[in-house]
Amino acid sequence: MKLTETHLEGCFIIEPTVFGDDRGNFFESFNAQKFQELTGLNLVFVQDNQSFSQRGVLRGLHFQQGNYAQAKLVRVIKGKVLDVAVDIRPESNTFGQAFSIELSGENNKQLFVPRGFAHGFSVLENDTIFAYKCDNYYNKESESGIIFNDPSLNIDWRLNENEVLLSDKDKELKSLKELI
Ligand SMILES: Cc1cn([C@H]2C[C@H](O)[C@@H](COP(=O)(O)OP(=O)(O)O[C@H]3O[C@@H](C)C(=O)[C@@H](O)[C@H]3O)O2)c(=O)[nH]c1=O
Repeated sequence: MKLTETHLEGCFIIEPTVFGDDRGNFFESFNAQKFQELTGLNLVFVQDNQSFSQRGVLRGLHFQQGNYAQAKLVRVIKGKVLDVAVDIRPESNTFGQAFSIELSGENNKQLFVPRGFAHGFSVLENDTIFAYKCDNYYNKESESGIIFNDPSLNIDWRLNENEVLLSDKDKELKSLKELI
């Protein structure tokens, strides 16, 4: 298991050790002890989520507010996404900056998105299964988000404009500037 820092403090990439053999492969997708040793974080993941999407789906950028803020450990089981974390911690030197990474069922990379970040992903392949662990429960009333094409973030989602499929909720999201 390997950890690589990103330019956003507290947001990092985790690559599990994959054991391949004639049958295929095996890896520990999560190990609490190793995660704590590697990251120095003492958090407890309390909810596991999974979504299934076709190419063109864009989910995000989402976060929960206040006491319901969530850290997320995200990965792709099958297919491919461009995963994006945006630092919206008001006191941060990198406030308003985004980090993007391709996560796939082939590279098995995971992204740790700390509390205080907005998170989203665009789906680059059909039949993509996305899975993630959260350190706080879902709370509908605390849901918030930033519109995916916020000009101040200037994120290249690697989709054609006419293929982007958003939920009704995500179409109504505001820009970061409007939120603060
Ligand atoms: C996120 C979530 C949704 N739901 C329900 C609400 C709704 O009826 C249905 C679909 O919810 P959404 O449209 O919000 O799903 P989705 O757009 O996939 O939301 C997710 O997007 C990614 C980018 C994240 O980072 C996640 O934290 C989460 O916000 O599932 C839960 O029951 N528990 C949950 O934890």
